[in-house]
Amino acid sequence: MEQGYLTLETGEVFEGVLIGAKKDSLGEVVFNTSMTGYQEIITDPSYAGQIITFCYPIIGNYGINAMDDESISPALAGVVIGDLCETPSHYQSIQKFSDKLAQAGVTGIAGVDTRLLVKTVRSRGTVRGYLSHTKKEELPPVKNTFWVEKVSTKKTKYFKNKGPHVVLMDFGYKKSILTALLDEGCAVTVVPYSTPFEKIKAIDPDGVLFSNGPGDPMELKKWFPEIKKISQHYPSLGICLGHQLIALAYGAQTEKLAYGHRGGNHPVKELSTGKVKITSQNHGYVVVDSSIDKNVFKITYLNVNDKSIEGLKHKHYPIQTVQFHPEAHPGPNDTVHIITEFVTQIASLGETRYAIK
Ligand SMILES: NC(=O)CC[C@H](N)C(=O)O
Repeated sequence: MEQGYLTLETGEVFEGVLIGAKKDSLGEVVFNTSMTGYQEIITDPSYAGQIITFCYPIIGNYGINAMDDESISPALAGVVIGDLCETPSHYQSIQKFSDKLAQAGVTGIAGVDTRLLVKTVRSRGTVRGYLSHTKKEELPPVKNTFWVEKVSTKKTKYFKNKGPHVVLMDFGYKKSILTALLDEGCAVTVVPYSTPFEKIKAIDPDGVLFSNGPGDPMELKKWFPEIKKISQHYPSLGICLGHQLIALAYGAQTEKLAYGHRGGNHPVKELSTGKVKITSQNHGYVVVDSSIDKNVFKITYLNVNDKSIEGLKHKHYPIQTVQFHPEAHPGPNDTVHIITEFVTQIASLGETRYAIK
């Protein structure tokens, strides 16, 4: 076992042993509070460029299975864990967690005091970190990477089905979003993030789903006019990055949270019923409440912990957006009805949607 270090840009150094790919790695250090679901988390494309710290102390105990990857390959910069389990026990396990990291070329560090690291990130805010076999005096600068471009599909993909036809705008979608649509009976066309309105028009879908994805939503500024046009012509659902992009396209602003919301137990209040739902979340940016034009959007969900915006509904167009992940994976299914309702809505809109065009 090789000794390894995580050096933060703020100077703190955390010690452990290197696991996975034995190469140096630079990324934004974030933490996830989920108790299970490490396989879905490391394969969620929204983590591209980030080093995830798992708050839950034991990772790897039920191994890696053949079904739960959320993308073809992990895009994250690294993982930090407390206790690594190298003897997984689960009837569906096909691989060890550390072998999955090695295979995907992802560096990890185990045996770290993750409680102290999370406390440090909570007090410092999200910081850059460097994983290496040596301590670093100074961190190299972060390369400006446009992560959405890296994780989005290059080609359009079509999934045949008998129900309404949904275009999935791929900013780095999680497989579970596609699966949720297919399970609802939808035919799905996955398109690259940069697909303009005219091309969507040629596909002629019944609805459009704007996916989750990595990075700062403002990096997609150039596409805001197209996003707005698409959402004005097709019933739309925005999830996480998709929610932020639709809000931005209509003139709202986003800002970075101190250390984000990442986990499977984030309470949000559904304002129409007063009920609290427990949600799966993974985001570092939020839509700024005061920047939302309340004549245009109704706020539908609020975060119970920090009162940040968790959902919007357009007052004139059939557009709904949520900051959390209704598709779960990992996490609770409390809000999966949002996807069902979107599909029911596009199925029932029928001819009326042509009036929107
Ligand atoms: N899961 C996501 O879509 C994340 C959205 C965005 N990259 C953020 O961190 O806020």
